[in-house]
Amino acid sequence: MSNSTPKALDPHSKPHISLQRCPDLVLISDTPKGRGVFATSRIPKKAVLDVCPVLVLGLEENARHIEKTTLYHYTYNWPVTDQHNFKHVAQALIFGLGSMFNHSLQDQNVVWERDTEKLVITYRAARDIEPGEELCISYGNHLTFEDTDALPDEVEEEDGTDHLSHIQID
Ligand SMILES: C[S@@+](CC[C@H](N)C(=O)[O-])C[C@H]1O[C@@H](n2cnc3c(N)ncnc32)[C@H](O)[C@@H]1O
Repeated sequence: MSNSTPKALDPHSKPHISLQRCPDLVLISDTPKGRGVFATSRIPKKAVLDVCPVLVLGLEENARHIEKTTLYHYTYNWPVTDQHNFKHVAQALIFGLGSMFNHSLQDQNVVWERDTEKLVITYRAARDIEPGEELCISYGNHLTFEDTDALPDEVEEEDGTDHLSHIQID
């Protein structure tokens, strides 16, 4: 075994993104929505829940490959500008808890903010969250699954044209 110390650098000497995850969260596997994130203690409004790195997918890569896989259900809108200055909506994979927040329109208690330069999304409590509550974002109105939280008058008539290849979190 070598006695030399592993190479280290002063992390503050480099441009960096501070990471933060609220410790009062658990992942529960067997909910009607699959896995979901729940609070174990009271979480105050505006508290940071997670800072999640993002992987932006190429437009063609997404259409040719990702949309045909399970990852289709884990991609989110991400605005990009191409070399001609045209704006597009690409898809992005979100690492960390960002991909585990389920959807609820009426019980949304999580808000998020994109940083398109640093490629992270920060999730915060939209209001005070009580122990035992599920943490939910809104995916928008065009869902690719049956919403277990939907009130009867929220169920939309499906004619197939509303299906999007991504989760809409705008
Ligand atoms: C980004 S994943 C969220 C984590 C997911 N529950 C899991 O177990 O990996 C999105 C998927 O969660 C499920 N989901 C999220 N919100 C839901 C809801 N309100 N009703 C039913 N299923 C939901 C759907 O299967 C959807 O495709």
